[in-house]
Amino acid sequence: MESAGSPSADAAPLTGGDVAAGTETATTNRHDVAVSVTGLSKRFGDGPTAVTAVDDVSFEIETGSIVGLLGPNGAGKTTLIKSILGMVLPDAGTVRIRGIDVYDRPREAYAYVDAMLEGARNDYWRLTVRENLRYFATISGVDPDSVRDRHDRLLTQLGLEAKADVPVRELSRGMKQKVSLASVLAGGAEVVFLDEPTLGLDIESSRTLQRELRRLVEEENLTVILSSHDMDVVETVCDRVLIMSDGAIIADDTVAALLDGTDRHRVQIASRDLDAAIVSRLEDRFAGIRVEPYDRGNVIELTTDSDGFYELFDTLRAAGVTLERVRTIEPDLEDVFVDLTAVDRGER
Ligand SMILES: Nc1ncnc2c1ncn2[C@@H]1O[C@H](COP(=O)(O)OP(=O)(O)OP(=O)(O)O)[C@@H](O)[C@H]1O
Repeated sequence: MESAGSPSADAAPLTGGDVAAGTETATTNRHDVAVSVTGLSKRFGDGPTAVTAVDDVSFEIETGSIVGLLGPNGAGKTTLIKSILGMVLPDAGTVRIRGIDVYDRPREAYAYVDAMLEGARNDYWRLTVRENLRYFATISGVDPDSVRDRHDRLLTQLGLEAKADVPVRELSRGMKQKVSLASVLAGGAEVVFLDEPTLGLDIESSRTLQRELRRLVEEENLTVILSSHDMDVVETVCDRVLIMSDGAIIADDTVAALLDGTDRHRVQIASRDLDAAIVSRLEDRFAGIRVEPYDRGNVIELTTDSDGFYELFDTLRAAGVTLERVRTIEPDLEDVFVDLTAVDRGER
C-alpha cells in the first residue's frame, strides 16, 4: 500500500500550503470544513494508454454532513477516495482534513479519519464483536474503556447487542457488515469514508444503518463521505451529492436542488390503442421504455426531457391514441444521475 506519509521522490510536487496559511489560527477556523480537496489529479500509466482517473478535482465537505459520491463504473470514485486517504499518491493537488495537510502531517490528519472500503473491512473473525470494537478503538489511539458507552450504543443501534460476545466468523454476512461499520465508528473517528456500506444488507438492516448514520451526523457531528451505487440510499441519507464522470465532478449540489434542476420527466401512459406497431416506433425513439400489457393495448413508462415529452404526445396524437390513463412520476436521483452522465458522455 502506498502511503501519503512517504511521497516517492519522483512524484510531481504537491501544492500543499497553497490553500490555507497553515497557521494554528487558520487551522482552527477551518474546522467547519472537515475535508478540503484542491486540484487533485491522478493519472495511471503513460503514453496513449494513460488514464486520467481523477482530473483536477476540488471540493470541500462541511463538518457534520453526509456527502454522497456517485458515478458510473470507472468514473474515478475509488481513486479519489484512496487519494484522500493516502492509499494512492496523486500527481497533483492538496487534501486537508480539518485543515491539516495530509501529505505534510499525515499522522495528525488521519487521526480523525477511518474508512470502510469495498463494502467491508478486515474485522478479526476469531474475535467477538465487542472485542473487535475494542481492538479498533485501541489502534485508533483511544482507550477502549473510555468509549464503552459509545460501543454499547453502536451495538444496540445496529441490532448487534445479542451478538456482542459471539465471534464474528459465526455471524451472517449482513451482521458482519454491521460489525464492519461499528468497527469504523468504534474509535471515535470524526470523518469516515464508507464505500458501498449497504452492499449485501437486507432492507431492514440497510434502513437501520442509514438511521444510525443520520443520528451520528446530527447528534455527534460525524462527517461521512459515502459512495454507493444504490441511489435510494444516497437520496435518503445524503445532505449533498457529488457526481463524477471521467475523473471530473460534473454535479455538486443538495439532493433537493439536483431533483429540482433536472429536465427529466417520467410518465406512464395506458391505452387500448397502444398496439405493437406504435410501441415499436416509440421503442426506436425512446431508450429504456417499459411496456406491460393493458387490456387489449399496453401501458408504457418512459423517462425523457422536455423536448422528448412534447414529441411523445405529438406522436400519440398523430397515431390517434386515446389517452386513457396518464401518470407523471417525480424524477428520482437515478433519473438525475442518468441524465447528467449521459450529457457528460455526449449522448444527449
Ligand atoms: N491501479 C490502476 N492502474 C491503472 N488504471 C487504474 C488503476 N486504478 C484505477 N484505474 C483506472 O482509473 C479509472 C478510474 O477507476 P476507479 O476505480 O477510480 O473508478 P470508480 O469510479 O471507483 O469505478 P467503480 O464504480 O467501477 O468502482 C478507470 O479507468 C480505471 O480503469
